[in-house]
Amino acid sequence: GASIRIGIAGYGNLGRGVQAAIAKNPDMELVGVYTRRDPAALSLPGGATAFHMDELAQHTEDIDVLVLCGGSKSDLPEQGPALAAMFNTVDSFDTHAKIPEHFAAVDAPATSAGKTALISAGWDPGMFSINRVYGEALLPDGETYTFWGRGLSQGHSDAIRRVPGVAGGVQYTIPSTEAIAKVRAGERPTLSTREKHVRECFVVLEDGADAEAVREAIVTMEHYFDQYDTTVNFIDAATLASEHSSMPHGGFVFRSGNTTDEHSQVIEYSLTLQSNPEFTSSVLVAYARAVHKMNQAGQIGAKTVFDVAPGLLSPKSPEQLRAELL
Ligand SMILES: NC(=O)C1=CN([C@@H]2O[C@H](COP(=O)(O)OP(=O)(O)OC[C@H]3O[C@@H](n4cnc5c(N)ncnc54)[C@H](OP(=O)(O)O)[C@@H]3O)[C@@H](O)[C@H]2O)C=CC1
Ligand SMILES: N[C@@H](C[C@H]1CC(C(=O)O)=NO1)C(=O)O
Repeated sequence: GASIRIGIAGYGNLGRGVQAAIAKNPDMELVGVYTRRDPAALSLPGGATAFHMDELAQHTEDIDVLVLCGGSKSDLPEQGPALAAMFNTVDSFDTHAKIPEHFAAVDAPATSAGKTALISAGWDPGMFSINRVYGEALLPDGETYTFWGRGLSQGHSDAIRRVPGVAGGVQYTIPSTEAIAKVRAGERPTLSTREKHVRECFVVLEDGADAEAVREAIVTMEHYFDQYDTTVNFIDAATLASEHSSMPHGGFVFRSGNTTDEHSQVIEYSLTLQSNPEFTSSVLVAYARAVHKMNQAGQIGAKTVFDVAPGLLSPKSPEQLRAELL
């Protein structure tokens, strides 16, 4: 059938990743990239067209699904509700504590407009969330563990870049290898947030910025850093560009439970990512396919990955799936 027409709202790591992911999905086409900056300032590969974000209102009939690639700290809370009033959307909102709030804020405009708005797709939240639900549902008597990294968290990197006085920066998440070893050994340790990961930031200051004020703003930041032991290293822009431009990540979700007193069972889902943004964008694009189908079926309002039947992610028909993959 006709291609699914995708728009990209926000051109950063995820925006570039969605562009690459569309090229890997023959049933999709890129209509345009929409940015709050000057479109002419964007160098888009592959002949894609850049528009200013304000032009989206004139393109509601040209886009089947708009993928929101803004940052969770400041962009998506505003862009999500505004754009769900005009488009079917997919976002990667990952401020876990605020997901119920974001869901409600997006649900109202999407429902009024008859649109479908999938929030918090990606890998965590996203694929890891699905595996946490599987684990608890399949092994009710057990414990769930999530570990990330060592790798670059885009959400935490976005968050530190929003701190006044910060010109650029990245954040690496480092898991406790001791905690991982215990969980892998089938122990079920009780681990506090602080015992599972530490966070390491590399920050480039704006001229004249107060380093100690920036450090304090980062390490005390609610929902992102306040529950972790966090270090902040100040570097120059050249070092950031040369030593911190690749964005590997990964991790695993672990469910360790008992089906009887005699038998323990273990579920493990793991990711090893050379590029966090490219993988996350591949997930967003697969969910864009599902959102397009869900809207055509009249399933409107806000949704999460828990609401999406797995078959909808596939370009294959239900008949093909039954014949090939069941
Ligand atoms: N659920 C999950 O598993 C995951 C979720 N995420 C989420 O994705 C969000 C976006 O991540 P990421 O793409 O890395 O964020 P970026 O910082 O790369 O981009 C965020 C926004 O900033 C603007 N921007 C990008 N580059 C520049 C620049 N050079 N100068 C000025 N503005 C710029 C863009 O908006 P504009 O073009 O309008 O200027 C862009 O949409 C994260 O905040 C995180 O919350 C990320 C990974 C996994
Ligand atoms: N949403 C995360 C994806 C994973 C990575 C992560 C972390 O390192 O804290 N938490 O969830 C991201 O922005 O990279």
